Amino acid sequence: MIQLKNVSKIYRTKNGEISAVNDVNLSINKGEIFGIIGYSGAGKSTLIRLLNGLEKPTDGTVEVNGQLISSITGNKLRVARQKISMIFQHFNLLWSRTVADNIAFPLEIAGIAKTERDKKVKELIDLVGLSGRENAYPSQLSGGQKQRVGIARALANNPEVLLCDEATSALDPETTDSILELLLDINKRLGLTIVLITHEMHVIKKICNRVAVMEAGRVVEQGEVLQVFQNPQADITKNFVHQITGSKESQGSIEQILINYPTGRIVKLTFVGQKTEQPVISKLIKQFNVEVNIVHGNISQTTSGPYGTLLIQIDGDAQNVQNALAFLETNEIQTEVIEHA
Ligand SMILES: Nc1ncnc2c1ncn2[C@@H]1O[C@H](COP(=O)(O)OP(=O)(O)OP(=O)(O)O)[C@@H](O)[C@H]1O
Repeated sequence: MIQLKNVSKIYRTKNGEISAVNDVNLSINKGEIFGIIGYSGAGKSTLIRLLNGLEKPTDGTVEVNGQLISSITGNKLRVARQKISMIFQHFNLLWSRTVADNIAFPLEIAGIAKTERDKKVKELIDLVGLSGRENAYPSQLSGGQKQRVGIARALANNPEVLLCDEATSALDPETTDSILELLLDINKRLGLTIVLITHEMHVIKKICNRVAVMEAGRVVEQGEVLQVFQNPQADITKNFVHQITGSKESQGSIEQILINYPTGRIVKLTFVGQKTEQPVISKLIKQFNVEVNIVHGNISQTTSGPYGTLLIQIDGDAQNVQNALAFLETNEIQTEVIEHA
């Protein structure tokens, strides 16, 4: 559905050249939810603007929905862009128009007749859960409701692709989750391809199938969300994964345990999918006659299944501890023995 080939974008400013996007290659499938994560300045916004033709690449090609967005201009680009919608961090609603009139706006521009427009607006209001608020003005809505209007408006022209630019960054955690669930629901019901940019791993974890990690204009890592969680390669990806697992916060507890319990081994177990449901710890204690202290534990749900980490201390006879570690390895649970720093 979306192909980026060797895409670079250089901004030429008074103070010199800024390489915002550097040799990016991405392939996004029809119907998937693809996340692009990076810190501020990584080049995410530039990348998303390249996807809807608001920016042209300095090098490379951008293809969306069968159209070479990076080359087409004028009316051809305008028509192509009707199938590529966008929602924004600050909603970008028209403050003097009601909810219904905001949603009707793109339909008016597309020249849709009033009766058909009203029917479509009603459908969209139902879809995003805003029935009863048709005549409210944006200033009378909560942040989550405003984003629901943004989503309904973005869906008015039956797009093939929805681009989400930090769409939940201005919302509290609960509202964020309700908007993410709405996006997931829309993706399933309409088969819409969704590309979102964010600096929060929670957003990626909650709804994305695949993720690309951006740093200084480059994609430094990409893959299935669960795989990236289980085995992050780049340092920046490890930092993002820590946002979810909280394992950074547990560093103090590890140090403390290493001091308090100088014997045995501290082990970090990473479970993915079905493996999170196995009674591994009880097997460990029963079969190997070792003591197990739980230092820190965490399980997260992703669209592809659960993902969890557990930090434990295994103590006992040296051979038994060794056998227990070997057992964990054969269980296909990722095992990392944590040594003294
Ligand atoms: N129109 C522009 N002209 C000049 N430089 C720009 C322009 N837009 C972005 N940049 C620069 O390109 C780099 C990437 O910016 P971009 O906004 O794409 O990153 P980002 O990851 O979206 O960060 P943020 O979340 O802060 O917007 C930054 O150094 C930024 O200053």
